[in-house]
Formats: sequence, structure tokens, C-alpha cells
Amino acid sequence: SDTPGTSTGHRQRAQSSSKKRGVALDVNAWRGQCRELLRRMLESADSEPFRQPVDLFAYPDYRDIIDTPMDLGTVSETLAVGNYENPVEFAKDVRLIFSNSKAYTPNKKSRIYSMTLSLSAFFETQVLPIISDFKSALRNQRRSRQHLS
Ligand SMILES: O=C(NCC1CC1)N1CCN(C(=O)c2ccco2)CC1
Repeated sequence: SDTPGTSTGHRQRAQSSSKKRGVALDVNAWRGQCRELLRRMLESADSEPFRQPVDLFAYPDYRDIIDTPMDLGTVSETLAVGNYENPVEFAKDVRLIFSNSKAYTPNKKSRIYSMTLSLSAFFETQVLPIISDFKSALRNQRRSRQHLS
């Protein structure tokens, strides 16, 4: 630990460094982080009903209730082709999977709906730091660009 009362002197801050508070504020880090989060969700048994679009022959009334179907396979594809601009858009689609399941379920004790609950609890804990780190990186980038103008 530091000797109490020692001065660290005036540390020269490297101009190019975007590191603050020990967090690398990289505005692109969110994409790999979201890919890894998806991978972990897809390896969970709880994601099985949500890996592919709903089979409308198995659930003929599905579109009577659900306007915008969504599934983890579609989210993965959208992320892979670069069609999400930020992690908030990514999270919006994943949350749509869970809200669709909640809207469609005949009752809150259904097996598939209970899988939604545990999967979404896991997702929310994991996506929160990804979104806050992205927003910090964006603030940092705008701050450093602003002084250039
Ligand atoms: O067929 C589905 N998925 C496609 C399977 C993976 C290949 N389903 C998932 C969505 N879904 C519900 O959320 C739900 C809630 C209560 C009962 O079902 C309906 C069934």
C-alpha cells in the first residue's frame, strides 16, 4: 500500500489514453461483450424455447397475440451482421423475447414462461454493466472530441 502522505507528483496523462478509473472506455467493446452474453444464454437449457422463431403451426394463434416475434437466433444474426448500433438496441430486442413470452403465456405457471423469468433475470444482471460501460465510453469520447473542436 502507499506510504501515507507521500505525494504522487503530477502524473503526465498520455493524450491518447482513454483509460479512466481503470476501465478501458472503448466505444466498440459492447459488441464482443454482447456476443459473449448471447453465447452464455444459448448454452443455458432455459433458452431452448427461445433459440429459434416460434413455430406458427404448433402455435396457430401466436400472431393473434404477438405483433413482433423475436428470438435469440435472430438477435445473434442481427448482431453478427452489424445491424445494432449500440447495446441498448440489442437489449431492446432481447427484452422483446421475454415480453412476448409474458404476453403469450396462458398462465404465469407455464413451464416456458418460468424459463423466461430465470433467463431474463440472468440477462438483466449481465447487460447492465455492458450498457453503462458503453455510455461512459461515449461520454469520454465526446468529452475528448469536444476539446478538439
Ligand atoms: O415454439 C416456441 N419456440 C420455438 C421452438 C424453439 C423452436 N415457443 C417459444 C415462445 N413461446 C412462449 O413464450 C410461450 C409462453 C407460454 C407458452 O409458450 C411459445 C413456444
